[in-house]
Amino acid sequence: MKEIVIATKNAGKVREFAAMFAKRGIEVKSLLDFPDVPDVEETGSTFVENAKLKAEAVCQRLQRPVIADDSGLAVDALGGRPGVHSARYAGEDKNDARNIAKLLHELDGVPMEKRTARFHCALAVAIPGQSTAIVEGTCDGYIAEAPRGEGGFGYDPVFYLPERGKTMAELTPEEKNAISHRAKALEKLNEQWDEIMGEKGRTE
Ligand SMILES: O=c1[nH]c(=O)c2ncn([C@@H]3O[C@H](COP(=O)(O)OP(=O)(O)OP(=O)(O)O)[C@@H](O)[C@H]3O)c2[nH]1
Ligand SMILES: [Mg+2]
Repeated sequence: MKEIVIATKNAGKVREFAAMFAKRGIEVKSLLDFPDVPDVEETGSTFVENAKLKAEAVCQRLQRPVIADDSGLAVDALGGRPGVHSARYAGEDKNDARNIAKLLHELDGVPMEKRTARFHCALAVAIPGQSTAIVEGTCDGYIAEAPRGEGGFGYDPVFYLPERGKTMAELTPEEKNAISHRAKALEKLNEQWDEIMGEKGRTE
């Protein structure tokens, strides 16, 4: 396989997938390269359901192998919110800075030891004529009291990794791509690659 489509318009995800697939010599295309593909409504109640919805709709449309990523942040003190609503937490128009401001406001006064959180990533792999495969990854951390760092995207500036003494946004792209929820899901996909991709993995 020389090329794979990631069913996303999120440029941050595209960057990370491109870096991670480059190691396999596979070029990443995204929905930014296929502007005619309509948006898929994320009506599922779990990351897995939404990843499947996105992968299957885009695979159906393009008739080629497609990976979709549904991901987000679950904060324990907020009963798992923002969860599947992470992208649009502060409103329909998707704004990382406003999402972070809302999250910090909701956690106002919550002490550090109770600010535990976890990033989730579900990847769905849809291939024409096959059943959809799912892999998942998570990454544990804490929600910092103020944003720090310029890297990554989304909530990375407030996702604090105690073992590194840094937020996810203070890591280099290589460091993030070695430990993130997305990296862990991709590691699992890598382990199952031949089984999931079958002939497609070897010949296309
Ligand atoms: O700090 C972060 N570091 C990450 O590594 C990360 N991964 C996901 N997220 C958050 O979760 C939403 C996903 O929602 P989501 O899976 O629906 O994606 P999206 O709507 O942005 O794009 P698409 O793939 O659906 O087109 C994103 O927008 C972010 O807010 C992250 N935040
Ligand atoms: Mg989305």
